[in-house]
Amino acid sequence: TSDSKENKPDSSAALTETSDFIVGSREIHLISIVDVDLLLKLSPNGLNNPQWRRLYTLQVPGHAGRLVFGLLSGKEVVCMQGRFHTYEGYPISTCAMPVRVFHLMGAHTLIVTNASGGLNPAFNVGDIMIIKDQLYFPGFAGDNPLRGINDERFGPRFIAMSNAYDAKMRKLTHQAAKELGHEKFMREGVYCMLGGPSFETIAEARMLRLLGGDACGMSTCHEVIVARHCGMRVLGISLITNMVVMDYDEVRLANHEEVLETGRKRGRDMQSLVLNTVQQIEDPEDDDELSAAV
Ligand SMILES: O=P(O)(O)O[C@H]1O[C@H](CO)[C@@H](O)[C@H]1O
Ligand code: HPA
Repeated sequence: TSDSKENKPDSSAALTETSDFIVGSREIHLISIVDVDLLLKLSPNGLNNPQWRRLYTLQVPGHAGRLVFGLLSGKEVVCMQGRFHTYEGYPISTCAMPVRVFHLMGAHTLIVTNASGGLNPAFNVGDIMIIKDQLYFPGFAGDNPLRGINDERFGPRFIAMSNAYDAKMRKLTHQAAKELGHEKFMREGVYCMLGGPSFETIAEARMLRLLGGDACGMSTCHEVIVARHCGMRVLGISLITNMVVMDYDEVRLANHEEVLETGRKRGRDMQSLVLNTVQQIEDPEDDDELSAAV
Protein backbone atom coordinates (compact mmCIF):
# COMPACT_ATOMS: atom_id res chain seq x y z
CA THR A 1 0.00 0.00 0.00
CA SER A 2 1.16 3.53 -0.63
CA ASP A 3 -0.42 4.93 2.53
CA SER A 4 2.40 5.46 5.04
CA LYS A 5 -0.05 5.62 7.99
CA GLU A 6 -1.38 2.21 6.99
CA ASN A 7 2.15 0.90 7.13
CA LYS A 8 2.63 1.96 10.74
CA PRO A 9 4.51 -0.97 12.27
CA ASP A 10 2.52 -1.91 15.32
CA SER A 11 0.34 -4.90 15.95
CA SER A 12 -2.71 -2.85 16.82
CA ALA A 13 -2.60 -1.31 13.36
CA ALA A 14 -2.92 -4.83 12.10
CA LEU A 15 -6.30 -5.02 13.74
CA THR A 16 -7.78 -1.76 12.62
CA GLU A 17 -8.59 -3.07 9.14
CA THR A 18 -11.73 -5.08 8.56
CA SER A 19 -10.23 -7.68 6.31
CA ASP A 20 -7.61 -9.26 8.52
CA PHE A 21 -7.34 -12.68 9.80
CA ILE A 22 -5.58 -13.43 12.96
CA VAL A 23 -4.12 -16.67 14.13
CA GLY A 24 -3.08 -17.48 17.66
CA SER A 25 0.20 -19.31 17.78
CA ARG A 26 2.23 -20.81 20.56
CA GLU A 27 5.59 -21.01 18.93
CA ILE A 28 6.39 -17.62 17.55
CA HIS A 29 8.63 -15.53 19.77
CA LEU A 30 9.34 -12.89 17.26
CA ILE A 31 7.88 -9.43 17.28
CA SER A 32 8.54 -7.89 13.92
CA ILE A 33 6.84 -6.84 10.77
CA VAL A 34 7.42 -8.65 7.51
CA ASP A 35 5.65 -8.33 4.22
CA VAL A 36 3.59 -10.89 2.40
CA ASP A 37 6.68 -12.12 0.52
CA LEU A 38 7.63 -14.16 3.58
CA LEU A 39 4.34 -15.95 3.42
CA LEU A 40 4.89 -16.74 -0.21
CA LYS A 41 8.37 -18.10 0.51
CA LEU A 42 6.89 -20.42 3.09
CA SER A 43 4.31 -21.71 0.67
CA PRO A 44 4.51 -25.39 -0.23
CA ASN A 45 3.30 -24.54 -3.75
CA GLY A 46 6.56 -23.01 -4.87
CA LEU A 47 5.23 -19.48 -5.02
CA ASN A 48 8.71 -18.23 -4.16
CA ASN A 49 9.64 -18.35 -7.80
CA PRO A 50 10.15 -14.62 -8.51
CA GLN A 51 7.90 -14.72 -11.55
CA TRP A 52 5.11 -16.31 -9.58
CA ARG A 53 5.65 -13.98 -6.69
CA ARG A 54 4.92 -11.07 -8.98
CA LEU A 55 1.61 -12.68 -9.83
CA TYR A 56 0.72 -13.47 -6.25
CA THR A 57 0.36 -10.02 -4.83
CA LEU A 58 -2.70 -8.71 -3.06
CA GLN A 59 -4.66 -6.54 -5.39
CA VAL A 60 -7.64 -5.33 -3.43
CA PRO A 61 -7.80 -1.66 -2.39
CA GLY A 62 -7.94 -1.45 1.41
CA HIS A 63 -6.12 -4.77 1.87
CA ALA A 64 -2.67 -3.89 3.13
CA GLY A 65 -0.91 -7.15 2.30
CA ARG A 66 1.11 -7.46 5.48
CA LEU A 67 1.97 -10.32 7.75
CA VAL A 68 2.44 -9.19 11.33
CA PHE A 69 3.88 -11.22 14.19
CA GLY A 70 3.40 -10.09 17.74
CA LEU A 71 1.66 -10.33 21.07
CA LEU A 72 -2.05 -9.69 21.33
CA SER A 73 -3.45 -9.54 24.86
CA GLY A 74 -0.25 -11.37 25.88
CA LYS A 75 -0.74 -14.18 23.37
CA GLU A 76 1.55 -14.87 20.45
CA VAL A 77 -0.20 -14.24 17.16
CA VAL A 78 0.43 -13.89 13.50
CA CYS A 79 -1.93 -11.53 11.70
CA MET A 80 -2.46 -11.46 7.99
CA GLN A 81 -3.62 -8.06 6.89
CA GLY A 82 -5.41 -8.61 3.64
CA ARG A 83 -6.15 -11.90 1.94
CA PHE A 84 -6.30 -13.58 -1.45
CA HIS A 85 -9.69 -13.72 -3.17
CA THR A 86 -10.69 -16.02 -5.99
CA TYR A 87 -11.85 -13.05 -8.06
CA GLU A 88 -8.21 -11.92 -8.18
CA GLY A 89 -7.64 -14.98 -10.34
CA TYR A 90 -6.13 -17.42 -7.84
CA PRO A 91 -7.26 -21.00 -7.41
CA ILE A 92 -9.35 -21.40 -4.26
CA SER A 93 -6.74 -23.68 -2.64
CA THR A 94 -4.11 -20.96 -3.12
CA CYS A 95 -6.42 -18.41 -1.49
CA ALA A 96 -6.67 -20.65 1.57
CA MET A 97 -2.99 -21.66 1.59
CA PRO A 98 -1.92 -19.12 4.28
CA VAL A 99 -4.09 -20.99 6.79
CA ARG A 100 -1.99 -24.13 6.29
CA VAL A 101 1.17 -22.07 6.70
CA PHE A 102 -0.14 -20.78 10.04
CA HIS A 103 -1.01 -24.32 11.07
CA LEU A 104 2.56 -25.39 10.28
CA MET A 105 3.79 -22.49 12.41
CA GLY A 106 1.91 -24.00 15.37
CA ALA A 107 -1.27 -21.93 15.36
CA HIS A 108 -4.23 -23.67 16.96
CA THR A 109 -6.90 -21.02 16.56
CA LEU A 110 -8.04 -19.04 13.54
CA ILE A 111 -9.90 -15.78 14.01
CA VAL A 112 -11.17 -14.75 10.65
CA THR A 113 -12.74 -11.36 10.00
CA ASN A 114 -14.38 -9.91 6.95
CA ALA A 115 -16.59 -7.20 5.53
CA SER A 116 -20.01 -8.27 4.35
CA GLY A 117 -23.32 -7.03 3.04
CA GLY A 118 -26.32 -7.47 5.32
CA LEU A 119 -29.19 -9.63 4.01
CA ASN A 120 -31.13 -9.89 7.25
CA PRO A 121 -33.56 -6.92 7.33
CA ALA A 122 -33.07 -6.62 11.10
CA PHE A 123 -29.39 -5.78 10.60
CA ASN A 124 -27.91 -2.29 10.28
CA VAL A 125 -24.76 -0.96 8.66
CA GLY A 126 -22.02 -1.12 11.31
CA ASP A 127 -23.39 -4.21 13.05
CA ILE A 128 -20.87 -6.88 13.98
CA MET A 129 -22.02 -10.42 13.22
CA ILE A 130 -20.47 -13.42 14.91
CA ILE A 131 -20.52 -16.11 12.23
CA LYS A 132 -22.51 -19.11 13.34
CA ASP A 133 -22.48 -21.05 10.09
CA GLN A 134 -21.72 -20.63 6.42
CA LEU A 135 -23.18 -21.16 2.96
CA TYR A 136 -20.21 -21.82 0.71
CA PHE A 137 -21.53 -21.30 -2.81
CA PRO A 138 -18.35 -22.12 -4.79
CA GLY A 139 -18.49 -25.50 -3.03
CA PHE A 140 -21.86 -26.26 -4.61
CA ALA A 141 -20.08 -26.11 -7.97
CA GLY A 142 -17.29 -28.39 -6.76
CA ASP A 143 -14.78 -25.63 -6.12
CA ASN A 144 -13.53 -26.72 -2.71
CA PRO A 145 -10.01 -25.90 -1.42
CA LEU A 146 -9.65 -29.57 -0.39
CA ARG A 147 -10.37 -30.79 -3.90
CA GLY A 148 -7.64 -33.02 -5.34
CA ILE A 149 -5.29 -35.48 -3.71
CA ASN A 150 -5.69 -35.31 0.06
CA ASP A 151 -2.52 -34.66 2.04
CA GLU A 152 -3.14 -36.76 5.17
CA ARG A 153 -0.45 -34.80 7.02
CA PHE A 154 -2.95 -31.92 7.21
CA GLY A 155 -6.12 -33.88 7.81
CA PRO A 156 -8.47 -36.62 6.63
CA ARG A 157 -10.17 -36.84 3.24
CA PHE A 158 -13.67 -36.17 4.59
CA ILE A 159 -14.31 -33.65 7.33
CA ALA A 160 -17.37 -32.61 9.30
CA MET A 161 -18.43 -28.99 8.96
CA SER A 162 -21.47 -28.99 11.24
CA ASN A 163 -19.27 -27.66 14.07
CA ALA A 164 -17.10 -25.36 11.91
CA TYR A 165 -17.56 -22.22 14.01
CA ASP A 166 -16.64 -23.12 17.56
CA ALA A 167 -19.56 -22.66 19.95
CA LYS A 168 -17.38 -21.83 22.93
CA MET A 169 -15.45 -19.19 21.00
CA ARG A 170 -18.74 -17.62 19.94
CA LYS A 171 -19.85 -17.50 23.55
CA LEU A 172 -16.56 -15.90 24.60
CA THR A 173 -17.00 -13.26 21.91
CA HIS A 174 -20.51 -12.43 23.09
CA GLN A 175 -19.15 -12.08 26.63
CA ALA A 176 -16.34 -9.84 25.40
CA ALA A 177 -18.88 -7.71 23.49
CA LYS A 178 -21.02 -7.39 26.61
CA GLU A 179 -18.05 -6.20 28.65
CA LEU A 180 -17.34 -3.59 26.01
CA GLY A 181 -20.95 -2.42 25.87
CA HIS A 182 -21.22 -3.57 22.25
CA GLU A 183 -24.45 -5.59 22.65
CA LYS A 184 -26.58 -3.09 20.77
CA PHE A 185 -24.75 -3.77 17.51
CA MET A 186 -23.80 -7.42 18.01
CA ARG A 187 -25.50 -10.07 15.87
CA GLU A 188 -25.04 -13.72 15.10
CA GLY A 189 -25.80 -15.33 11.76
CA VAL A 190 -25.02 -17.25 8.61
CA TYR A 191 -22.37 -15.92 6.22
CA CYS A 192 -22.69 -16.70 2.49
CA MET A 193 -19.63 -16.73 0.28
CA LEU A 194 -20.00 -15.85 -3.40
CA GLY A 195 -17.24 -15.67 -5.98
CA GLY A 196 -17.49 -11.95 -6.77
CA PRO A 197 -16.21 -9.52 -7.84
CA SER A 198 -19.64 -8.47 -9.08
CA PHE A 199 -22.02 -7.72 -6.23
CA GLU A 200 -25.34 -9.59 -6.05
CA THR A 201 -28.32 -8.97 -8.27
CA ILE A 202 -31.60 -8.41 -6.46
CA ALA A 203 -32.80 -11.91 -7.43
CA GLU A 204 -29.55 -13.43 -6.10
CA ALA A 205 -29.79 -11.46 -2.87
CA ARG A 206 -33.37 -12.59 -2.30
CA MET A 207 -32.36 -16.18 -2.95
CA LEU A 208 -29.56 -15.94 -0.37
CA ARG A 209 -31.99 -14.63 2.21
CA LEU A 210 -34.50 -17.37 1.41
CA LEU A 211 -31.77 -19.95 1.89
CA GLY A 212 -31.02 -18.67 5.38
CA GLY A 213 -28.19 -16.22 4.74
CA ASP A 214 -27.81 -13.23 7.06
CA ALA A 215 -24.82 -11.63 5.34
CA CYS A 216 -22.78 -12.20 2.21
CA GLY A 217 -19.27 -11.60 1.00
CA MET A 218 -16.55 -12.97 -1.27
CA SER A 219 -14.17 -14.63 1.18
CA THR A 220 -13.69 -16.62 4.39
CA CYS A 221 -15.52 -19.96 3.85
CA HIS A 222 -12.62 -21.65 2.02
CA GLU A 223 -10.21 -20.47 4.75
CA VAL A 224 -12.49 -21.96 7.38
CA ILE A 225 -12.72 -25.30 5.52
CA VAL A 226 -8.92 -25.54 5.37
CA ALA A 227 -8.59 -24.56 9.03
CA ARG A 228 -11.07 -27.24 10.10
CA HIS A 229 -9.32 -29.79 7.90
CA CYS A 230 -6.12 -29.29 9.89
CA GLY A 231 -7.94 -29.24 13.24
CA MET A 232 -7.84 -25.53 13.98
CA ARG A 233 -10.50 -23.95 16.12
CA VAL A 234 -12.34 -21.16 14.27
CA LEU A 235 -13.98 -17.90 15.24
CA GLY A 236 -15.52 -15.78 12.48
CA ILE A 237 -16.50 -12.13 12.86
CA SER A 238 -18.14 -10.17 10.07
CA LEU A 239 -18.65 -6.43 9.89
CA ILE A 240 -21.86 -5.46 8.11
CA THR A 241 -20.45 -2.70 5.94
CA ASN A 242 -23.53 -2.16 3.79
CA MET A 243 -27.04 -3.46 3.40
CA VAL A 244 -27.52 -5.54 0.26
CA VAL A 245 -30.02 -4.06 -2.18
CA MET A 246 -33.09 -6.34 -2.06
CA ASP A 247 -35.73 -4.20 -3.71
CA TYR A 248 -36.29 -3.12 -7.31
CA ASP A 249 -37.39 0.35 -6.15
CA GLU A 250 -34.09 0.92 -4.38
CA VAL A 251 -31.79 3.35 -6.23
CA ARG A 252 -28.75 2.80 -3.98
CA LEU A 253 -25.95 0.71 -5.52
CA ALA A 254 -23.45 -1.57 -3.79
CA ASN A 255 -19.92 -0.18 -3.86
CA HIS A 256 -16.52 -0.98 -2.39
CA GLU A 257 -16.03 2.60 -1.07
CA GLU A 258 -18.95 2.15 1.34
CA VAL A 259 -17.40 -1.13 2.49
CA LEU A 260 -14.10 0.60 3.25
CA GLU A 261 -15.79 3.59 4.88
CA THR A 262 -17.79 1.45 7.33
CA GLY A 263 -14.61 -0.52 8.02
CA ARG A 264 -12.86 2.69 9.02
CA LYS A 265 -15.76 3.78 11.27
CA ARG A 266 -16.09 0.47 13.11
CA GLY A 267 -12.40 -0.47 13.00
CA ARG A 268 -11.77 0.44 16.64
CA ASP A 269 -14.78 -1.57 17.87
CA MET A 270 -13.71 -4.61 15.87
CA GLN A 271 -10.22 -4.20 17.28
CA SER A 272 -11.35 -4.03 20.90
CA LEU A 273 -13.70 -6.98 20.39
CA VAL A 274 -10.91 -9.16 19.01
CA LEU A 275 -8.49 -8.03 21.73
CA ASN A 276 -10.97 -8.78 24.50
CA THR A 277 -11.88 -12.13 23.02
CA VAL A 278 -8.25 -13.17 22.55
CA GLN A 279 -7.61 -12.24 26.17
CA GLN A 280 -10.19 -14.82 27.25
CA ILE A 281 -9.11 -17.63 24.92
CA GLU A 282 -7.51 -20.59 26.60
CA ASP A 283 -5.12 -22.96 24.86
CA PRO A 284 -7.07 -25.98 23.62
CA GLU A 285 -4.91 -28.32 25.72
CA ASP A 286 -6.05 -26.54 28.87
CA ASP A 287 -9.68 -27.05 28.04
CA ASP A 288 -11.16 -30.49 27.43
CA GLU A 289 -14.27 -29.16 25.76
CA LEU A 290 -12.33 -27.09 23.29
CA SER A 291 -9.84 -29.83 22.48
CA ALA A 292 -12.71 -32.14 21.73
CA ALA A 293 -14.20 -29.62 19.33
CA VAL A 294 -10.97 -29.34 17.32
O1 LIG B 1 -14.30 -10.51 2.59
P1 LIG B 1 -13.35 -9.38 2.65
O2 LIG B 1 -11.98 -9.77 2.21
O3 LIG B 1 -13.38 -8.71 4.00
O4 LIG B 1 -13.82 -8.25 1.57
C1 LIG B 1 -15.15 -7.99 1.17
O5 LIG B 1 -15.11 -6.69 0.62
C2 LIG B 1 -14.87 -6.77 -0.80
C3 LIG B 1 -16.02 -6.07 -1.52
O6 LIG B 1 -16.14 -4.74 -1.14
C4 LIG B 1 -14.86 -8.24 -1.15
O7 LIG B 1 -13.54 -8.70 -1.24
C5 LIG B 1 -15.58 -8.85 0.00
O8 LIG B 1 -15.28 -10.22 0.18
N1 HPA C 1 -21.85 -8.27 -1.23
C1 HPA C 1 -20.78 -9.08 -1.41
N2 HPA C 1 -19.63 -8.89 -0.79
C2 HPA C 1 -19.55 -7.85 0.06
C3 HPA C 1 -20.61 -6.98 0.29
C4 HPA C 1 -21.83 -7.19 -0.40
O1 HPA C 1 -22.82 -6.47 -0.26
N3 HPA C 1 -20.19 -6.06 1.19
C5 HPA C 1 -18.92 -6.37 1.50
N4 HPA C 1 -18.52 -7.47 0.81
